[in-house]
Amino acid sequence: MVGDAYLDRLNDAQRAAVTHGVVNGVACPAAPLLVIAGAGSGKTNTLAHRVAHLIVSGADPRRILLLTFSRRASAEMARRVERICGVVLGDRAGIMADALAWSGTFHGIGARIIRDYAEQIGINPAFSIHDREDSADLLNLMRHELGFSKTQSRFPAKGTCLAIYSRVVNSQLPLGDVLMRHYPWCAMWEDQLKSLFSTYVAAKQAQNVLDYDDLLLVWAQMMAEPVLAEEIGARWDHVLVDEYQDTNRLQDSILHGMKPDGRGMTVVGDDAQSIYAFRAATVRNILDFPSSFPNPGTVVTLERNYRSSQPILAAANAVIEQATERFSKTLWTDRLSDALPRLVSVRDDADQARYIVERVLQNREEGMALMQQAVLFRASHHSGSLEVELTRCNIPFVKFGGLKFLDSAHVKDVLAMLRFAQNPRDRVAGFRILQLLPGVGPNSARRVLDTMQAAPDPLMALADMKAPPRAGEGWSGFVGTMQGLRSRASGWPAEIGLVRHWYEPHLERLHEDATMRLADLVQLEQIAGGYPSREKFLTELTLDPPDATSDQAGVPLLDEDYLILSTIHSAKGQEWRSVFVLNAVDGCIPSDLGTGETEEIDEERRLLYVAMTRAKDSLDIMVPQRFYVHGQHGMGDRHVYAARTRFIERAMLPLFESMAWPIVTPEEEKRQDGVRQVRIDMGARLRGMWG
Ligand SMILES: Nc1ncnc2c1ncn2[C@@H]1O[C@H](COP(=O)(O)OP(=O)(O)OP(=O)(O)O)[C@@H](O)[C@H]1O
Repeated sequence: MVGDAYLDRLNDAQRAAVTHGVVNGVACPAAPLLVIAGAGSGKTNTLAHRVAHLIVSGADPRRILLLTFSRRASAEMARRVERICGVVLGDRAGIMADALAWSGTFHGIGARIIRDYAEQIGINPAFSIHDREDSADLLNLMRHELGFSKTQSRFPAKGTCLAIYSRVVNSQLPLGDVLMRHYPWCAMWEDQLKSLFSTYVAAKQAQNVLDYDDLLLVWAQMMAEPVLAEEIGARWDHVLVDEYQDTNRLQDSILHGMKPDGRGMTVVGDDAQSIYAFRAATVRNILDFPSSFPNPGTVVTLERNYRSSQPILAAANAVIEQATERFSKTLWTDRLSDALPRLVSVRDDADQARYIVERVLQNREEGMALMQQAVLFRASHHSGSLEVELTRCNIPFVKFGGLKFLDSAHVKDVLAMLRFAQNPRDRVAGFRILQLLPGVGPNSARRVLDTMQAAPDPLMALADMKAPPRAGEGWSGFVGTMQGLRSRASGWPAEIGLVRHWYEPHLERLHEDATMRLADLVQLEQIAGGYPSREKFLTELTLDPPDATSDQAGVPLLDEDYLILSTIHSAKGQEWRSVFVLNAVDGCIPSDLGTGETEEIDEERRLLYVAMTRAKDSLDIMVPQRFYVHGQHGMGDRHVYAARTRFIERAMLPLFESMAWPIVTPEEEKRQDGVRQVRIDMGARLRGMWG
């Protein structure tokens, strides 16, 4: 057709997906279409072309519903659609793209629909929407009101209650099932949780608020009503869904409710990249899509990868091939290269960080900007050592997914305690610490600090001081710890353990995700061990903090160059020339949490796959021989000897260049041998001192 030259830029499979349902240049709502788009196969590009092509072929943009995973993705899609339409429509493209008014996330669109139909469904259209934090606070209030916070054994914290509630809503499973499968340690509270949730729902209704999950739940409930479902479904001729592999049951029921026969529906996704099960997403949605309508859907598979070099792709393919259930597709590329992905064995976390710094700088020397390189990890706290090493070497970085390690509140708290012990006149540190204590507010804190300030020996004054009026039992623990730090009896780095011990109950009280944060503190202790003294540790970190304006830590100015640090989850949809994957060992990938059922293991495998497929030219998978774990199951903190992740099996090793780092030169080896040959009978020497 004249004017659709943009189609020439697509490969055959992409073009088939883009033109599906367009007959003789006219767009019609056609049979449901599933586009299985492998990593780097141009999924975003294809979806944007499809929307543009539908518009150019006469579809009314106001009657297109485009559902994306994030607001950013939706804006990006609109921009691309306008650009592609521009080729054909010229100036009119802007008007058409603007008319694409129903483009957004499921939650965003849900809110609009609910407002439109509010009166009909007995909701006050002036409802307000609670974000996760508001919801957790409200749940907490209900939890207190019902007296659950005072129970003998610990009732789940507000964050856990919200997670359970959300999982029940999104997975559409009974509470008992969700508890048994995902929160077995809360199963004993089933009855109380049920009444908590029903009180919570009543409170939301009384206050005229909807929470995040309600936006989907109410929409889904509306779609269960055939008359409403038909009316709402009829508002759109085309419904397109991106990242379909990360949708949950509720979202799926909304789609099926609106388009029971699937006509006009397009979903795009990659089952191999489904990594959001913890938010109740289910890979079954995509696996079952073609057979979920009265007439089977059309499936188009995009298998040509434009991103990664052939050796990187071969390794990633090998990893995903072991998945138990998936649409069969094998990605290919014509981007030939001799560089195999590296499997780098290092001694520990510290060497892992040093290796990455060395390699990142080397890449930069060779012309690869920092921004074209990324370090990916399973959990936010895995990058602790690396962040310190990067800071030491003046390499700017931006971290996505989780706060920067040294900027997070709990790490700051522990550092503030150490600093306060180090310099009891440091009011900033003191103010922060004192207010952590229950019953100590800004006024009492100020009085304590004033008294300390006036005394010749402030810590002594603290020990002698009467506890502030409302300070509870936390006071004596605090004073005791400060005295312990003052006496320096335990020595460095044990002192930081002392602080952690004191801080742990506060951490649990203050933060719902205490376990994750505790892991950060253990990490901090590890880092501290690398410094000879408390003073040195604090000075180095203070003089050269990772980010001077930590509170506003955001993306630096665009003209600055910086390295990307990201959790694998936050790396979704992105690509870099060089990618490093941290801690590719059992216990990290798969994480401890994920070592259970096959489904969970498969999800962890897909995470590694997502990480690997972000790389264009260079991929380094790091395998530390030992790493530090925070004690679970009463085993205490310990170094564990790590095994290479089970997802890279022995048979796959030829796909990698295996190397050990640091590379020991023959001279060094000789020197080390020399050191090893010195033999001292220390026992005899010590005995000899007295005999
Ligand atoms: N037909 C094409 N010709 C050349 N390059 C293409 C084509 N289609 C896509 N690309 C390029 O391939 C790369 C990957 O595209 P895109 O980011 O859309 O992939 P994706 O399928 O969304 O990836 P993932 O699912 O792994 O995040 C981009 O750099 C894009 O410009």
